[in-house]
Amino acid sequence: MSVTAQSVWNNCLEFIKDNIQPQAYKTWFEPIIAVKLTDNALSIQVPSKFFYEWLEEHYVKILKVSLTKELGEKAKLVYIIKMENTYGNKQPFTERIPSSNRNALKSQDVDVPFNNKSPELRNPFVIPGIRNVKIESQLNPNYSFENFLEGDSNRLARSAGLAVATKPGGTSFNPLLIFGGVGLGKTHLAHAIGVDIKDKYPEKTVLYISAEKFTQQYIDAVKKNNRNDFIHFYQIIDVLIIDDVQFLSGKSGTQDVFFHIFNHLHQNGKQVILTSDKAPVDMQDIEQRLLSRFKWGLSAELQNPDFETRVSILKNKLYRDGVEMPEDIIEYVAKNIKSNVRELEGAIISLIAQSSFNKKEITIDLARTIVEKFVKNTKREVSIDYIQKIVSDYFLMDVDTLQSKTRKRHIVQARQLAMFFAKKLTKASLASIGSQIGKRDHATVLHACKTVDNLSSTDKQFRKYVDDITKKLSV
Ligand SMILES: Nc1ncnc2c1ncn2[C@@H]1O[C@H](COP(=O)(O)OP(=O)(O)OP(=O)(O)O)[C@@H](O)[C@H]1O
Repeated sequence: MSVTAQSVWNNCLEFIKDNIQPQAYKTWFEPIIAVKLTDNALSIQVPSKFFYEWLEEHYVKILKVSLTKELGEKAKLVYIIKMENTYGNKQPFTERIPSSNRNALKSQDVDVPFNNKSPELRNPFVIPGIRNVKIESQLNPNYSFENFLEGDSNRLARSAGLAVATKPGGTSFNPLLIFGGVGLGKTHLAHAIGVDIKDKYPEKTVLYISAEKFTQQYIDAVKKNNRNDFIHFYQIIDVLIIDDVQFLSGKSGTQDVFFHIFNHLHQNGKQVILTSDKAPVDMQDIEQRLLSRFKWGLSAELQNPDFETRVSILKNKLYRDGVEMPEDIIEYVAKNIKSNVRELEGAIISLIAQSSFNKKEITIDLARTIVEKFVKNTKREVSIDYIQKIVSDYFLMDVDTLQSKTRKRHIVQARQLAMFFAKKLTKASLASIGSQIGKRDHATVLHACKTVDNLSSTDKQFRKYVDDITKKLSV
Protein backbone atom coordinates (compact mmCIF):
# COMPACT_ATOMS: atom_id res chain seq x y z
CA MET A 1 0.00 0.00 0.00
CA SER A 2 1.41 3.39 -0.97
CA VAL A 3 2.21 5.84 1.74
CA THR A 4 0.17 9.04 1.41
CA ALA A 5 -0.12 12.16 3.51
CA GLN A 6 -3.46 10.84 4.69
CA SER A 7 -2.22 7.40 5.66
CA VAL A 8 0.77 8.84 7.55
CA TRP A 9 -1.43 11.31 9.35
CA ASN A 10 -4.03 8.65 10.20
CA ASN A 11 -1.35 6.57 11.89
CA CYS A 12 -0.11 9.60 13.77
CA LEU A 13 -3.64 10.33 14.89
CA GLU A 14 -4.13 6.82 16.20
CA PHE A 15 -1.03 7.19 18.32
CA ILE A 16 -1.96 10.67 19.51
CA LYS A 17 -5.50 9.61 20.35
CA ASP A 18 -4.20 6.93 22.68
CA ASN A 19 -2.02 9.38 24.51
CA ILE A 20 -4.05 12.48 25.18
CA GLN A 21 -7.45 13.35 26.68
CA PRO A 22 -10.37 12.65 24.32
CA GLN A 23 -11.56 16.24 24.55
CA ALA A 24 -8.14 17.63 23.71
CA TYR A 25 -7.93 15.24 20.78
CA LYS A 26 -11.30 16.37 19.52
CA THR A 27 -10.46 20.05 19.91
CA TRP A 28 -6.94 20.14 18.60
CA PHE A 29 -6.48 17.18 16.24
CA GLU A 30 -9.79 16.40 14.58
CA PRO A 31 -9.87 19.72 12.72
CA ILE A 32 -6.46 19.13 11.14
CA ILE A 33 -6.29 18.09 7.50
CA ALA A 34 -3.31 16.22 6.05
CA VAL A 35 -2.39 17.99 2.83
CA LYS A 36 0.84 16.76 1.33
CA LEU A 37 3.74 14.42 1.83
CA THR A 38 7.07 15.24 0.23
CA ASP A 39 10.17 13.30 1.16
CA ASN A 40 10.13 13.32 4.91
CA ALA A 41 7.91 16.35 5.33
CA LEU A 42 4.23 16.08 6.10
CA SER A 43 2.17 19.24 5.52
CA ILE A 44 -0.91 19.67 7.63
CA GLN A 45 -3.53 22.36 7.43
CA VAL A 46 -4.63 23.96 10.72
CA PRO A 47 -7.61 26.28 11.10
CA SER A 48 -5.79 29.33 12.43
CA LYS A 49 -2.54 30.77 13.68
CA PHE A 50 -3.77 30.42 17.19
CA PHE A 51 -4.30 26.75 16.56
CA TYR A 52 -0.81 26.35 15.20
CA GLU A 53 0.60 28.18 18.15
CA TRP A 54 -1.28 25.98 20.56
CA LEU A 55 -0.10 22.77 18.89
CA GLU A 56 3.47 23.97 18.98
CA GLU A 57 3.28 24.95 22.58
CA HIS A 58 1.48 21.91 23.90
CA TYR A 59 1.68 19.01 21.52
CA VAL A 60 5.00 19.38 19.78
CA LYS A 61 6.48 16.40 21.59
CA ILE A 62 3.70 14.00 20.77
CA LEU A 63 3.62 15.23 17.19
CA LYS A 64 7.33 14.63 16.92
CA VAL A 65 7.20 11.15 18.39
CA SER A 66 4.29 10.06 16.24
CA LEU A 67 5.70 11.46 13.02
CA THR A 68 9.16 10.07 13.69
CA LYS A 69 7.54 6.66 14.14
CA GLU A 70 6.02 7.02 10.69
CA LEU A 71 8.70 8.78 8.68
CA GLY A 72 11.88 8.08 10.57
CA GLU A 73 14.40 10.29 12.27
CA LYS A 74 14.36 12.90 9.50
CA ALA A 75 10.66 13.58 9.80
CA LYS A 76 9.53 17.18 9.49
CA LEU A 77 6.20 18.87 9.92
CA VAL A 78 4.99 21.83 7.88
CA TYR A 79 1.98 23.80 8.98
CA ILE A 80 -0.36 25.44 6.54
CA ILE A 81 -2.54 27.98 8.21
CA LYS A 82 -6.03 28.34 6.93
CA MET A 83 -6.96 31.98 7.12
CA GLU A 84 -10.30 32.91 8.48
CA ASN A 85 -12.80 34.44 6.22
CA THR A 86 -12.21 38.04 7.06
CA TYR A 87 -14.03 40.17 4.57
CA GLY A 88 -17.31 38.40 4.20
CA ASN A 89 -15.88 36.36 1.34
CA LYS A 90 -17.63 33.03 1.46
CA GLN A 91 -14.65 31.22 -0.04
CA PRO A 92 -12.02 30.50 2.58
CA PHE A 93 -8.52 30.83 1.28
CA THR A 94 -5.35 29.35 2.51
CA GLU A 95 -2.06 30.92 3.33
CA ARG A 96 1.11 28.97 3.47
CA ILE A 97 3.52 29.96 6.11
CA PRO A 98 6.20 32.01 4.38
CA SER A 99 8.46 29.86 2.29
CA SER A 100 11.55 31.28 3.99
CA ASN A 101 10.10 29.98 7.18
CA ARG A 102 9.41 26.61 5.66
CA ASN A 103 12.87 26.39 4.21
CA ALA A 104 14.28 27.18 7.58
CA LEU A 105 12.20 24.37 8.90
CA LYS A 106 13.50 21.92 6.39
CA SER A 107 17.08 22.82 6.87
CA GLN A 108 16.87 22.43 10.60
CA ASP A 109 18.52 19.64 12.42
CA VAL A 110 16.43 16.53 12.89
CA ASP A 111 16.48 16.89 16.62
CA VAL A 112 14.46 20.04 16.43
CA PRO A 113 12.28 19.51 13.41
CA PHE A 114 9.27 21.02 15.10
CA ASN A 115 10.95 23.98 16.55
CA ASN A 116 9.65 26.41 14.00
CA LYS A 117 7.79 28.84 16.18
CA SER A 118 7.94 32.40 15.10
CA PRO A 119 8.54 34.63 18.12
CA GLU A 120 5.25 36.49 17.80
CA LEU A 121 3.34 33.24 18.19
CA ARG A 122 5.04 32.00 21.30
CA ASN A 123 2.55 32.91 23.94
CA PRO A 124 -0.41 30.53 24.10
CA PHE A 125 -2.42 33.04 26.07
CA VAL A 126 -2.49 35.49 23.28
CA ILE A 127 -5.79 35.39 21.54
CA PRO A 128 -5.43 36.42 17.93
CA GLY A 129 -6.98 39.81 17.56
CA ILE A 130 -5.80 40.93 20.97
CA ARG A 131 -2.39 39.67 20.23
CA ASN A 132 -0.46 41.99 22.46
CA VAL A 133 -2.46 41.37 25.58
CA LYS A 134 -0.73 38.83 27.74
CA ILE A 135 -3.32 37.12 29.81
CA GLU A 136 -1.58 34.63 32.11
CA SER A 137 -3.43 33.65 35.27
CA GLN A 138 -3.98 37.26 36.29
CA LEU A 139 -4.06 36.24 39.93
CA ASN A 140 -3.06 38.59 42.69
CA PRO A 141 -0.90 36.61 45.16
CA ASN A 142 -1.72 39.14 47.91
CA TYR A 143 -5.29 37.92 47.93
CA SER A 144 -4.85 34.65 49.78
CA PHE A 145 -6.96 32.52 52.10
CA GLU A 146 -4.63 33.33 54.99
CA ASN A 147 -5.47 36.99 54.87
CA PHE A 148 -9.14 36.49 54.10
CA LEU A 149 -10.40 36.51 57.67
CA GLU A 150 -13.20 34.18 58.57
CA GLY A 151 -16.40 35.25 60.33
CA ASP A 152 -20.07 34.28 60.38
CA SER A 153 -20.64 36.61 57.44
CA ASN A 154 -18.38 34.68 55.07
CA ARG A 155 -17.98 31.20 56.57
CA LEU A 156 -19.97 29.33 53.93
CA ALA A 157 -18.35 31.08 50.99
CA ARG A 158 -14.87 30.73 52.43
CA SER A 159 -15.25 27.01 53.22
CA ALA A 160 -16.76 26.32 49.81
CA GLY A 161 -13.82 28.17 48.29
CA LEU A 162 -11.38 26.01 50.23
CA ALA A 163 -13.18 22.84 49.12
CA VAL A 164 -13.06 23.96 45.49
CA ALA A 165 -9.37 24.80 45.79
CA THR A 166 -8.65 21.33 47.15
CA LYS A 167 -10.54 19.58 44.37
CA PRO A 168 -11.18 21.92 41.47
CA GLY A 169 -13.99 20.59 39.29
CA GLY A 170 -14.41 17.66 41.66
CA THR A 171 -16.98 19.02 44.09
CA SER A 172 -20.64 19.79 43.63
CA PHE A 173 -19.78 23.48 43.98
CA ASN A 174 -19.49 23.92 40.26
CA PRO A 175 -19.99 26.67 39.43
CA LEU A 176 -19.22 28.36 42.71
CA LEU A 177 -20.99 31.70 42.66
CA ILE A 178 -19.86 34.17 45.31
CA PHE A 179 -22.22 37.09 45.68
CA GLY A 180 -22.58 40.05 48.01
CA GLY A 181 -22.56 43.84 48.28
CA VAL A 182 -19.82 46.26 47.35
CA GLY A 183 -16.41 45.83 48.96
CA LEU A 184 -17.23 42.67 50.89
CA GLY A 185 -14.39 40.56 49.55
CA LYS A 186 -15.78 38.80 46.45
CA THR A 187 -12.74 39.57 44.34
CA HIS A 188 -10.38 38.73 47.19
CA LEU A 189 -11.98 35.34 47.76
CA ALA A 190 -12.10 34.51 44.05
CA HIS A 191 -8.37 35.25 43.75
CA ALA A 192 -7.61 33.28 46.92
CA ILE A 193 -9.22 30.19 45.39
CA GLY A 194 -7.21 30.61 42.19
CA VAL A 195 -3.96 31.25 44.05
CA ASP A 196 -4.49 28.15 46.21
CA ILE A 197 -5.27 25.99 43.18
CA LYS A 198 -2.11 27.22 41.46
CA ASP A 199 -0.12 26.30 44.59
CA LYS A 200 -1.61 22.85 44.81
CA TYR A 201 -1.84 22.11 41.10
CA PRO A 202 0.78 24.18 39.28
CA GLU A 203 0.05 22.41 36.00
CA LYS A 204 -3.55 23.59 35.91
CA THR A 205 -4.44 26.54 33.76
CA VAL A 206 -6.19 29.02 35.98
CA LEU A 207 -7.54 32.25 34.56
CA TYR A 208 -9.01 35.18 36.45
CA ILE A 209 -10.83 37.72 34.33
CA SER A 210 -13.42 40.39 34.98
CA ALA A 211 -16.66 40.03 33.07
CA GLU A 212 -15.98 43.47 31.63
CA LYS A 213 -12.64 42.43 30.16
CA PHE A 214 -14.12 39.17 28.94
CA THR A 215 -16.80 41.16 27.11
CA GLN A 216 -14.24 43.49 25.59
CA GLN A 217 -12.11 40.57 24.40
CA TYR A 218 -15.16 38.99 22.87
CA ILE A 219 -16.12 42.18 21.04
CA ASP A 220 -12.56 42.46 19.71
CA ALA A 221 -12.56 38.81 18.67
CA VAL A 222 -15.81 39.26 16.76
CA LYS A 223 -14.49 42.40 15.07
CA LYS A 224 -11.41 40.54 13.95
CA ASN A 225 -13.34 37.47 12.95
CA ASN A 226 -11.69 35.37 15.65
CA ARG A 227 -14.77 34.21 17.51
CA ASN A 228 -13.83 30.55 17.24
CA ASP A 229 -10.32 31.17 18.51
CA PHE A 230 -11.76 33.07 21.42
CA ILE A 231 -14.02 30.14 22.28
CA HIS A 232 -11.22 27.60 21.86
CA PHE A 233 -9.00 29.61 24.14
CA TYR A 234 -11.52 29.68 26.96
CA GLN A 235 -12.48 26.06 26.48
CA ILE A 236 -9.05 24.76 27.36
CA ILE A 237 -8.87 26.50 30.73
CA ASP A 238 -9.05 24.27 33.82
CA VAL A 239 -10.26 26.85 36.29
CA LEU A 240 -12.09 29.88 34.96
CA ILE A 241 -12.79 32.72 37.39
CA ILE A 242 -15.10 35.45 36.12
CA ASP A 243 -15.52 38.48 38.37
CA ASP A 244 -18.67 40.62 38.39
CA VAL A 245 -20.82 38.49 36.09
CA GLN A 246 -23.66 40.95 36.59
CA PHE A 247 -21.76 43.01 34.02
CA LEU A 248 -23.01 40.58 31.35
CA SER A 249 -26.50 41.89 31.99
CA GLY A 250 -28.15 42.96 28.74
CA LYS A 251 -25.19 41.77 26.63
CA SER A 252 -26.80 38.92 24.81
CA GLY A 253 -23.91 38.14 22.43
CA THR A 254 -21.41 37.79 25.26
CA GLN A 255 -23.91 35.79 27.31
CA ASP A 256 -24.36 33.43 24.40
CA VAL A 257 -20.65 32.79 23.97
CA PHE A 258 -20.18 32.43 27.70
CA PHE A 259 -23.01 29.92 27.78
CA HIS A 260 -21.16 27.71 25.29
CA ILE A 261 -17.85 28.07 27.08
CA PHE A 262 -19.49 27.35 30.41
CA ASN A 263 -21.19 24.20 29.12
CA HIS A 264 -17.99 22.91 27.61
CA LEU A 265 -15.98 23.49 30.78
CA HIS A 266 -18.66 22.06 33.02
CA GLN A 267 -19.11 18.95 30.90
CA ASN A 268 -15.39 18.37 31.01
CA GLY A 269 -15.14 18.61 34.76
CA LYS A 270 -13.44 22.01 34.71
CA GLN A 271 -14.10 24.44 37.55
CA VAL A 272 -15.98 27.68 37.06
CA ILE A 273 -15.97 30.37 39.76
CA LEU A 274 -18.15 33.43 39.42
CA THR A 275 -18.70 36.53 41.48
CA SER A 276 -21.63 38.87 41.35
CA ASP A 277 -23.03 41.78 43.30
CA LYS A 278 -26.39 40.03 43.50
CA ALA A 279 -27.90 36.59 43.89
CA PRO A 280 -28.96 34.84 40.67
CA VAL A 281 -32.66 35.46 41.40
CA ASP A 282 -32.02 39.19 41.47
CA MET A 283 -29.95 39.36 38.32
CA GLN A 284 -31.61 41.39 35.61
CA ASP A 285 -31.25 40.81 31.90
CA ILE A 286 -29.32 37.60 32.12
CA GLU A 287 -30.79 34.86 29.95
CA GLN A 288 -32.75 32.22 31.81
CA ARG A 289 -30.60 29.36 30.50
CA LEU A 290 -27.48 31.06 31.87
CA LEU A 291 -29.10 31.88 35.19
CA SER A 292 -30.13 28.25 35.57
CA ARG A 293 -26.48 27.25 34.96
CA PHE A 294 -25.37 29.68 37.66
CA LYS A 295 -27.67 27.89 40.07
CA TRP A 296 -26.28 24.42 39.29
CA GLY A 297 -23.52 24.59 41.84
CA LEU A 298 -23.44 26.65 45.01
CA SER A 299 -24.38 30.30 45.43
CA ALA A 300 -22.64 31.51 48.57
CA GLU A 301 -23.28 34.96 49.97
CA LEU A 302 -20.77 37.31 51.56
CA GLN A 303 -22.68 39.34 54.10
CA ASN A 304 -21.70 42.43 56.03
CA PRO A 305 -19.05 41.35 58.53
CA ASP A 306 -20.05 41.54 62.18
CA PHE A 307 -18.20 43.74 64.65
CA GLU A 308 -15.73 41.03 65.75
CA THR A 309 -14.82 40.18 62.17
CA ARG A 310 -14.35 43.86 61.34
CA VAL A 311 -11.99 44.22 64.29
CA SER A 312 -10.02 41.12 63.21
CA ILE A 313 -9.77 42.37 59.64
CA LEU A 314 -8.38 45.70 60.88
CA LYS A 315 -5.95 44.07 63.28
CA ASN A 316 -4.73 41.74 60.60
CA LYS A 317 -4.19 44.64 58.20
CA LEU A 318 -2.28 46.62 60.83
CA TYR A 319 -0.20 43.60 61.73
CA ARG A 320 0.71 42.99 58.08
CA ASP A 321 1.64 46.65 57.66
CA GLY A 322 3.68 46.58 60.86
CA VAL A 323 1.65 49.37 62.47
CA GLU A 324 0.52 49.51 66.07
CA MET A 325 -2.70 51.20 67.03
CA PRO A 326 -4.57 51.54 70.31
CA GLU A 327 -7.40 49.06 70.77
CA ASP A 328 -10.06 51.75 71.37
CA ILE A 329 -9.27 53.43 68.03
CA ILE A 330 -9.54 50.15 66.14
CA GLU A 331 -12.88 49.51 67.81
CA TYR A 332 -14.07 53.02 67.06
CA VAL A 333 -13.38 52.56 63.34
CA ALA A 334 -14.90 49.06 63.31
CA LYS A 335 -18.02 50.33 65.07
CA ASN A 336 -18.57 53.17 62.63
CA ILE A 337 -17.86 51.57 59.29
CA LYS A 338 -20.07 48.57 58.93
CA SER A 339 -20.97 47.62 55.45
CA ASN A 340 -17.88 47.75 53.31
CA VAL A 341 -14.49 46.22 54.09
CA ARG A 342 -12.80 48.40 51.50
CA GLU A 343 -14.02 51.51 53.34
CA LEU A 344 -12.93 49.99 56.61
CA GLU A 345 -9.42 49.48 55.31
CA GLY A 346 -9.44 52.87 53.60
CA ALA A 347 -10.29 54.65 56.84
CA ILE A 348 -7.49 52.96 58.73
CA ILE A 349 -4.99 53.78 55.96
CA SER A 350 -6.07 57.44 56.03
CA LEU A 351 -5.69 57.47 59.77
CA ILE A 352 -2.15 56.13 59.62
CA ALA A 353 -1.27 58.55 56.82
CA GLN A 354 -2.71 61.58 58.60
CA SER A 355 -0.94 60.81 61.82
CA SER A 356 2.43 60.20 60.19
CA PHE A 357 2.34 63.12 57.72
CA ASN A 358 1.13 65.63 60.28
CA LYS A 359 3.04 64.05 63.11
CA LYS A 360 -0.18 63.84 65.06
CA GLU A 361 -0.85 61.27 67.70
CA ILE A 362 -3.62 58.86 66.79
CA THR A 363 -6.46 59.86 69.08
CA ILE A 364 -10.16 59.14 69.11
CA ASP A 365 -10.74 62.72 67.95
CA LEU A 366 -8.52 62.27 64.93
CA ALA A 367 -10.23 58.94 64.22
CA ARG A 368 -13.64 60.64 64.46
CA THR A 369 -12.71 63.39 61.97
CA ILE A 370 -11.29 60.92 59.53
CA VAL A 371 -14.09 58.40 59.75
CA GLU A 372 -16.64 61.19 59.25
CA LYS A 373 -14.80 62.66 56.30
CA PHE A 374 -14.05 59.29 54.90
CA VAL A 375 -17.59 58.03 55.03
CA LYS A 376 -18.90 61.32 53.64
CA ASN A 377 -16.44 61.31 50.76
CA THR A 378 -16.96 57.74 49.82
CA LYS A 379 -19.02 57.60 46.73
CA ARG A 380 -21.78 55.15 47.38
CA GLU A 381 -22.70 52.69 44.69
CA VAL A 382 -26.15 53.63 43.43
CA SER A 383 -28.49 50.98 42.10
CA ILE A 384 -31.16 51.50 39.46
CA ASP A 385 -33.78 50.49 42.04
CA TYR A 386 -32.51 53.17 44.39
CA ILE A 387 -32.59 55.81 41.63
CA GLN A 388 -36.20 54.91 40.79
CA LYS A 389 -37.14 55.15 44.45
CA ILE A 390 -35.53 58.59 44.90
CA VAL A 391 -37.03 59.97 41.68
CA SER A 392 -40.53 58.67 42.42
CA ASP A 393 -40.37 59.95 46.01
CA TYR A 394 -39.32 63.33 44.69
CA PHE A 395 -42.34 63.51 42.40
CA LEU A 396 -44.61 62.02 45.10
CA MET A 397 -45.52 58.95 43.07
CA ASP A 398 -44.79 55.29 43.59
CA VAL A 399 -42.32 53.28 41.55
CA ASP A 400 -45.10 51.37 39.75
CA THR A 401 -46.51 54.65 38.46
CA LEU A 402 -43.07 55.76 37.31
CA GLN A 403 -42.70 52.49 35.39
CA SER A 404 -46.26 52.46 33.99
CA LYS A 405 -47.08 52.84 30.31
CA THR A 406 -48.90 56.16 30.79
CA ARG A 407 -48.04 59.10 28.56
CA LYS A 408 -48.95 61.71 31.21
CA ARG A 409 -46.29 64.36 30.95
CA HIS A 410 -45.10 64.52 34.54
CA ILE A 411 -44.84 60.73 34.75
CA VAL A 412 -42.96 60.52 31.46
CA GLN A 413 -40.56 63.17 32.75
CA ALA A 414 -40.00 61.33 36.01
CA ARG A 415 -39.27 58.14 34.07
CA GLN A 416 -36.89 59.98 31.75
CA LEU A 417 -35.07 61.44 34.74
CA ALA A 418 -34.72 58.00 36.30
CA MET A 419 -33.24 56.72 33.02
CA PHE A 420 -30.92 59.68 32.77
CA PHE A 421 -29.55 59.17 36.28
CA ALA A 422 -29.27 55.42 35.78
CA LYS A 423 -27.10 56.08 32.72
CA LYS A 424 -25.05 58.66 34.56
CA LEU A 425 -24.52 56.84 37.84
CA THR A 426 -24.40 53.15 37.03
CA LYS A 427 -22.47 50.98 34.63
CA ALA A 428 -25.64 49.36 33.28
CA SER A 429 -26.15 49.27 29.52
CA LEU A 430 -28.96 51.24 27.85
CA ALA A 431 -30.80 47.97 27.22
CA SER A 432 -30.53 46.95 30.84
CA ILE A 433 -31.65 50.36 32.12
CA GLY A 434 -34.64 50.27 29.78
CA SER A 435 -35.71 46.85 30.87
CA GLN A 436 -35.40 47.73 34.56
CA ILE A 437 -37.29 50.99 34.22
CA GLY A 438 -40.65 49.95 32.84
CA LYS A 439 -39.48 47.37 30.29
CA ARG A 440 -38.50 49.91 27.65
CA ASP A 441 -35.94 49.40 24.90
CA HIS A 442 -32.49 50.98 24.62
CA ALA A 443 -33.67 53.58 22.08
CA THR A 444 -36.18 54.92 24.61
CA VAL A 445 -33.41 55.30 27.19
CA LEU A 446 -31.20 57.09 24.70
CA HIS A 447 -34.06 59.42 23.82
CA ALA A 448 -34.72 60.03 27.54
CA CYS A 449 -31.07 60.98 28.17
CA LYS A 450 -31.10 63.43 25.24
CA THR A 451 -34.40 64.95 26.36
CA VAL A 452 -33.13 65.49 29.90
CA ASP A 453 -29.96 67.10 28.54
CA ASN A 454 -31.98 69.42 26.30
CA LEU A 455 -34.61 70.34 28.86
CA SER A 456 -32.10 71.06 31.58
CA SER A 457 -30.41 73.66 29.42
CA THR A 458 -33.66 75.28 28.22
CA ASP A 459 -36.14 74.88 31.08
CA LYS A 460 -35.33 76.40 34.46
CA GLN A 461 -37.87 74.36 36.39
CA PHE A 462 -36.57 71.17 34.85
CA ARG A 463 -32.99 72.15 35.68
CA LYS A 464 -34.10 72.44 39.30
CA TYR A 465 -35.47 68.86 39.21
CA VAL A 466 -32.09 67.62 37.96
CA ASP A 467 -30.17 69.56 40.62
CA ASP A 468 -32.48 68.46 43.46
CA ILE A 469 -32.34 64.81 42.49
CA THR A 470 -28.58 64.98 41.99
CA LYS A 471 -28.29 66.23 45.57
CA LYS A 472 -30.55 63.51 46.90
CA LEU A 473 -28.64 60.81 45.07
CA SER A 474 -25.24 62.01 46.22
CA VAL A 475 -26.01 61.96 49.96
N1 LIG B 1 -12.80 38.71 55.14
C1 LIG B 1 -11.86 39.55 54.76
N2 LIG B 1 -10.64 39.52 55.32
C2 LIG B 1 -9.68 40.38 54.95
N3 LIG B 1 -9.82 41.32 54.02
C3 LIG B 1 -11.01 41.41 53.42
C4 LIG B 1 -12.09 40.55 53.75
N4 LIG B 1 -13.15 40.89 52.99
C5 LIG B 1 -12.75 41.90 52.21
N5 LIG B 1 -11.46 42.22 52.46
C6 LIG B 1 -10.68 43.30 51.82
O1 LIG B 1 -11.59 44.33 51.44
C7 LIG B 1 -11.19 44.93 50.22
C8 LIG B 1 -12.34 44.88 49.24
O2 LIG B 1 -12.53 43.53 48.84
P1 LIG B 1 -12.90 43.09 47.35
O3 LIG B 1 -12.28 44.02 46.37
O4 LIG B 1 -12.61 41.65 47.22
O5 LIG B 1 -14.46 43.34 47.40
P2 LIG B 1 -15.56 43.07 46.29
O6 LIG B 1 -16.70 42.45 47.00
O7 LIG B 1 -14.99 42.33 45.14
O8 LIG B 1 -15.92 44.56 45.87
P3 LIG B 1 -16.68 45.11 44.54
O9 LIG B 1 -18.12 44.84 44.78
O10 LIG B 1 -16.36 46.56 44.55
O11 LIG B 1 -16.13 44.37 43.36
C9 LIG B 1 -9.97 44.17 49.75
O12 LIG B 1 -8.81 44.91 50.09
C10 LIG B 1 -10.01 42.86 50.53
O13 LIG B 1 -8.72 42.36 50.77
